[in-house]
Amino acid sequence: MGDEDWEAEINPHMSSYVPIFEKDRYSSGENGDNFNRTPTSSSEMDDGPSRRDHFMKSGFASGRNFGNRDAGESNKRDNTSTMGGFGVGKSFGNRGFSNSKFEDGDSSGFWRESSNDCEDNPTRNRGFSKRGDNDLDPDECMQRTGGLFGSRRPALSGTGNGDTSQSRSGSGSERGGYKGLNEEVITGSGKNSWKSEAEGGESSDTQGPKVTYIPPPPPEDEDSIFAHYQTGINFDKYDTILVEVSGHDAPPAILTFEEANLCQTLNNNIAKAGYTKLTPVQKYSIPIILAGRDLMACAQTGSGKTAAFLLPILAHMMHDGITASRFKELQEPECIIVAPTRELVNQIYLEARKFSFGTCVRAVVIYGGTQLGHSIRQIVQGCNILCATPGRLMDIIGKEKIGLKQIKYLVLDEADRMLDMGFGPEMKKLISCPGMPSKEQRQTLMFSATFPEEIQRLAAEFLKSNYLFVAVGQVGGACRDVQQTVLQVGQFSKREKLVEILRNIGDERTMVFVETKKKADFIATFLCQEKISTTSIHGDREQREREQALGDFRCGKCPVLVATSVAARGLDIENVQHVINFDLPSTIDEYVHRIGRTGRCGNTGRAISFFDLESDNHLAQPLVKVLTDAQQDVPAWLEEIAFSTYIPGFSGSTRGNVFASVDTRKGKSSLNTAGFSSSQAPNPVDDESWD
Ligand SMILES: Nc1ncnc2c1ncn2[C@@H]1O[C@H](COP(=O)(O)OP(=O)(O)OP(=O)(O)O)[C@@H](O)[C@H]1O
Repeated sequence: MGDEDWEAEINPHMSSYVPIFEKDRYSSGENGDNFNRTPTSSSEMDDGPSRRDHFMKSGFASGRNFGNRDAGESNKRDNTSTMGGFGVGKSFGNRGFSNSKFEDGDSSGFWRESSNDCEDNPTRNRGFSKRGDNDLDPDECMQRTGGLFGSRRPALSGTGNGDTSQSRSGSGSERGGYKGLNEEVITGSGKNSWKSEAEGGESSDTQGPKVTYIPPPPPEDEDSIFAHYQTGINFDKYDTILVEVSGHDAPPAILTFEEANLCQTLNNNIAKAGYTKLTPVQKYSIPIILAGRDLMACAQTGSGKTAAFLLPILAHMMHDGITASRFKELQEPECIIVAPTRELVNQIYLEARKFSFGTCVRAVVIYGGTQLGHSIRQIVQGCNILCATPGRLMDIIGKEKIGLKQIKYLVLDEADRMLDMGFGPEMKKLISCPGMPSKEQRQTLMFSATFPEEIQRLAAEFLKSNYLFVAVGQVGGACRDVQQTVLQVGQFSKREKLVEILRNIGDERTMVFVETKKKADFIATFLCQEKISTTSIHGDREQREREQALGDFRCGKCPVLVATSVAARGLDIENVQHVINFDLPSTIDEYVHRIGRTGRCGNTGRAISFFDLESDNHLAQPLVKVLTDAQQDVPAWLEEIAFSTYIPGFSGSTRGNVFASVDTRKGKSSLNTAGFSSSQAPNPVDDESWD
């Protein structure tokens, strides 16, 4: 079914839902703030304020820590609890409003090109995607269109107005251009507008709604900070995974946390986090980082990459001392960690906060979709480790709220994503920002579960030439703790099959990945009609809604989360037992990340993928390879398709070389990540939804 068909099918269904949301959303909002008042469920609309209050008080942003919230009402797949826990996408949500407004108001053509809309245009313009309607955040759209329309943006420092929002209100070039990649909505132009927002006041020349969303504060109590889930039965099997380190003079791996010689506070925090044993990527990466070396590390999903970089960085900071303090006008963090999505940087921040508990190191998180003033206020209270999405980071740098001179560590999590066409230009700008220490003077660390060769080559620009490469198991390989099943399901049978599977699954937490934002809304609506408690997350939802959806999923209130690729990478959610690829992604790397939302940290999980003969044949070959490498059953029909759809450069071998593609410095390997080169693959950039 093509995009248009979906649209045709979605709209009539949607229309019956629109009034529920729309009436409330566009009628007078509390405080006149129609745009941030976005009830996400009918029950919320009934008792909106109180429920929102409850929601805000419940420590929503605390990641898995707030898992017990609403436990009593969880696990009921009833329609009322879920009607509208999803689906306020741009078709009838704030963005729909905004988009049309932009189209009317923008004469620059910039917005038309980029917002016309963010779902599909960049992709189609570039002609990469096999499916057009992608989940690109408008934030991201701005970034991506930077590639195409970059010349129309002023330089980074720009006019300084930089308020994200401006770029939405009109042409990026006129209104502060480069800034504003990461905001949801518009405020007025001119420096004063961001100032007033930052100061908590109202912009005098507001041309559109402001982003007023302030995420709930992180938990303060120790139990919540250190809450964790149990490692699974296969945790010890990690020890059997082959690890290869390439590059010169690699320090030896450590086998225990004690060998890392960390300070007592860190050791205490590690113990409180429930870590007793190192994972392979930690065994190798921690000593490398402690030795001051640059690192590119590739290890399977859910195997502890976050702690692998956080712990040694914190150890260094504790040892060397930190400079930033709350008393400084200009905050100069020692470490910047960038990741592609808001939810992921928030998660990394919570980990940083956990491991730095009781130390003088202060971690801060900033990301789009939240009030810029809030980000600034967090920073000025002191910032040693800054976790950020690229757009908001560049905003803040442009506003001179942080200085880069003290940066000693630059971490790119999901590094292949951070360096691809979507974010690569932003990352290049970041490393050439005034004050940013050269690569010789800073330590640069890159982590991901996938590392296509081309991206590795790009990464060299960021890393010292003697960087070390750690490959845990198969580069780009799927986690073996995930039982993978591929079913042949045509487009028109998918919904029926989905319901059948979900009914069998019961209340076990399940992520359902679809390819487009519209479809996410549609499928979530459909599942609710089927009385399956569902919520959704995608780039057209407001940040508040995204966080609520994730919260409802985490705590089990909505055991089904329909998601686009915005949720494919990095998210560490307890008890996700199933991933269903309702639509297969365009690239195999994306597939690996998606199914990695289950089977984490030695736990087992299941992934079921609907393979549509009409649209997924290009994935057959790499899919067979990923299945084979992960010792999964390969359906005969899939193997047949794989052999009949010849992709030049694919070796044909689906077994053998464990490190088929490791360190590109070793020369061209026979296979790259997942079996075909990025140049042959539809570009992952254009199929994902990121911030
Ligand atoms: N040594 C350890 N012992 C116990 N639990 C651990 C250990 N290391 C990490 N974990 C836990 O394992 C889970 C997965 O870790 P993390 O999110 O860092 O994985 P990842 O490798 O970054 O995954 P992805 O590739 O999906 O981003 C987290 O809940 C983390 O707290």
